[in-house]
Amino acid sequence: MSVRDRSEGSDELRTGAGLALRSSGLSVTFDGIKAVQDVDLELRHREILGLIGPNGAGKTTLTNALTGFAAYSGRLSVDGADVTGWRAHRLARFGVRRSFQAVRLFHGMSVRENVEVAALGCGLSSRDARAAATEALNAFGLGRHAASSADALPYGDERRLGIARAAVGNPRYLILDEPAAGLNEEESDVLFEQLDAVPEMFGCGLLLIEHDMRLVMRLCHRIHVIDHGRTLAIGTPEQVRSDPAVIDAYLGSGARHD
Ligand SMILES: Nc1ncnc2c1ncn2[C@@H]1O[C@H](COP(=O)(O)OP(=O)(O)OP(=O)(O)O)[C@@H](O)[C@H]1O
Repeated sequence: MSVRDRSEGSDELRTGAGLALRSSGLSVTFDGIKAVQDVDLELRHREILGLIGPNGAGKTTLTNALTGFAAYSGRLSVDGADVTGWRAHRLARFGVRRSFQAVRLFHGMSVRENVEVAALGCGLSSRDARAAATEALNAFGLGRHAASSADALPYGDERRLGIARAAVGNPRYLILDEPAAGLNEEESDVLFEQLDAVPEMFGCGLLLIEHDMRLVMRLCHRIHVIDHGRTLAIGTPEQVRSDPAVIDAYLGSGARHD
């Protein structure tokens, strides 16, 4: 599917119109320094939104706030419900899930158990957790490793397991922090296919924080750019990649285009 097809798309994106994870005027301050300032972000139902910007722009801090891992000012809503101030565990049960830059696995457990534990943590019964784990493992090509020890996984599969753990059990919104970090081009292509299928397969919106512009530009319907904690641009991949301010702040230098 071309970028144009995606960005102008269509019935699929209009399905569930109005449903979104939304921040308004969201700010995070560390010791008097504003790491995130007045960000209005909208992650729509079943869209793939890219969140990009230079190192230190505030992407992870914003993600931490959106998922209840960081204190913030401003408002946060999910599908119209005000969830401002909710902590991570409550938001996860409500369907706002995330992965981390550094994969946090339960060592000494199997690949399947790692995903099942995450599903149980989101409130699923053990029977539902098992079924949901199977679905999530298959979605990320890990079904054949289900019984293996998580400690024995190669790096690329370890990263996919981190994503499967975040995606298990009907997320409304899934936020992935640099899922392609450290992957080679071939692994990144496999991940592309798997992430592309996520909104349809899991019925959720996907927020992708990623420095791999090849992946971001191909995968995302829209892109939100931040710099120095503030929104710099929001638009389709075509609009963003030709925006002089974005080129100046990021695409011309720090982004990976390989
Ligand atoms: N716990 C913290 N205490 C103090 N300052 C912090 C803390 N976490 C982040 N910061 C600062 O907030 C700013 C935003 O950092 P953040 O990690 O969110 O950026 P980022 O866009 O995710 O960067 P990267 O692309 O390198 O992951 C940086 O100036 C960083 O030094």
